Amino acid sequence: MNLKQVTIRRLNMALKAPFTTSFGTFTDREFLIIEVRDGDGKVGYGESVAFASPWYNEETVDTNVHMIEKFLVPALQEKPITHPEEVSERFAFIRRNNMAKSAVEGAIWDLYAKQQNKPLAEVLGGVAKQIDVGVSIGIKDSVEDLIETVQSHVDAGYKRIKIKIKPGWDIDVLREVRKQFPTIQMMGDANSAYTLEDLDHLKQLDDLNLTMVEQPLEHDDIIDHRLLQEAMTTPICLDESIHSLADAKKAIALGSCKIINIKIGRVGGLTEAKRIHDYCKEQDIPVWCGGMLESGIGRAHNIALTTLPQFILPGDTASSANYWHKDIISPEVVAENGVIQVPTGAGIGYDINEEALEEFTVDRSTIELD
Ligand SMILES: O=C(O)CCC(=O)C1=CC=C[C@@H](O)[C@@H]1C(=O)O
Ligand SMILES: [Mg+2]
Repeated sequence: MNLKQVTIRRLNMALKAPFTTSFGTFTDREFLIIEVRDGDGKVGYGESVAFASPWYNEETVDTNVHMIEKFLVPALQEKPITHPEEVSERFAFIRRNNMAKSAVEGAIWDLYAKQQNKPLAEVLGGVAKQIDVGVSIGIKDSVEDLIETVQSHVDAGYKRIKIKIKPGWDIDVLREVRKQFPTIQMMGDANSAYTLEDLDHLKQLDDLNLTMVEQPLEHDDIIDHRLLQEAMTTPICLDESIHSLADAKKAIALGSCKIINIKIGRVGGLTEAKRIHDYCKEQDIPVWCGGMLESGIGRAHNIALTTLPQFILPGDTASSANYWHKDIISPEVVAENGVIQVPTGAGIGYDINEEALEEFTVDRSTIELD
């Protein structure tokens, strides 16, 4: 692939609206964009979804910079990369640090697709020409505020509404939303806010006709989720617990979930995400693509992955304008009536808005590969 240079950009983008989960509230997003250049000047782009603090997993923007500079780029320099599928194997000696790995690997996948002059979706084996998407709504200050937000997204045609829940903001709130919107595809995401002691409380979700409840229990649990799934009819979807194909196999074998949320960064990159997808297809487990408040570059990678056939449930990849005053890609991601047309251009299929990328870049470093 004639890789010549890696650039690490640290960006900060203000969110249009605060986003609150059971962990806390975000008003802006700090993240990394990785650029990988080849000898012909082609550039592949990847995005790390790590947050500034280690609340979602053990990684942060700062740990990512350290891992990329000190371990991942040197690993690329050991011997030439001829295909992006080699990258996850090259990084396998490093434990976890999946978001750092994913950002570099994703840039190499994008570059490879551009070298082949094919869409990233095509080189990944994708089949869909358009994808259905939903939207994720953070915890709001009042039920009225939530209902108003749900109404706006339903009016926009999003195919599924994901509502953040936590103790004290769950059953009654979801019951009110269900009363106002009896037919919408609706789910709750708990981000590990509950324990098995809440089992009887959580069983009340079964009356609300949810498509799933996402990650109700501990972030690294598979055993207790099995006990909870046995007690509930609502399908459990695992997010934070699934870091690899091995985790997915354990969760499916134990019956700990009936749905898996695949996030490229959480599992270490597109190659592992494909492996999980393929296994879930064999096991008849529906998957969807979760979001991590990405910029347009991460969003573009999510769109390409979502074209694979087992992505049968709407994911979190809503329009750029749902998050950002201005995105760093052109055109921006637009979901028309909850549907995104998969780009047909080479690689991620979106151009970079260079002016916006510069505007939001707060730091950068470049490493020559030879
Ligand atoms: O990008 C999106 O719109 C999804 C945002 C979202 O729901 C999440 C982002 C990051 C961590 C979590 O709070 C949550 C999730 O678990 O999916
Ligand atoms: Mg989640």
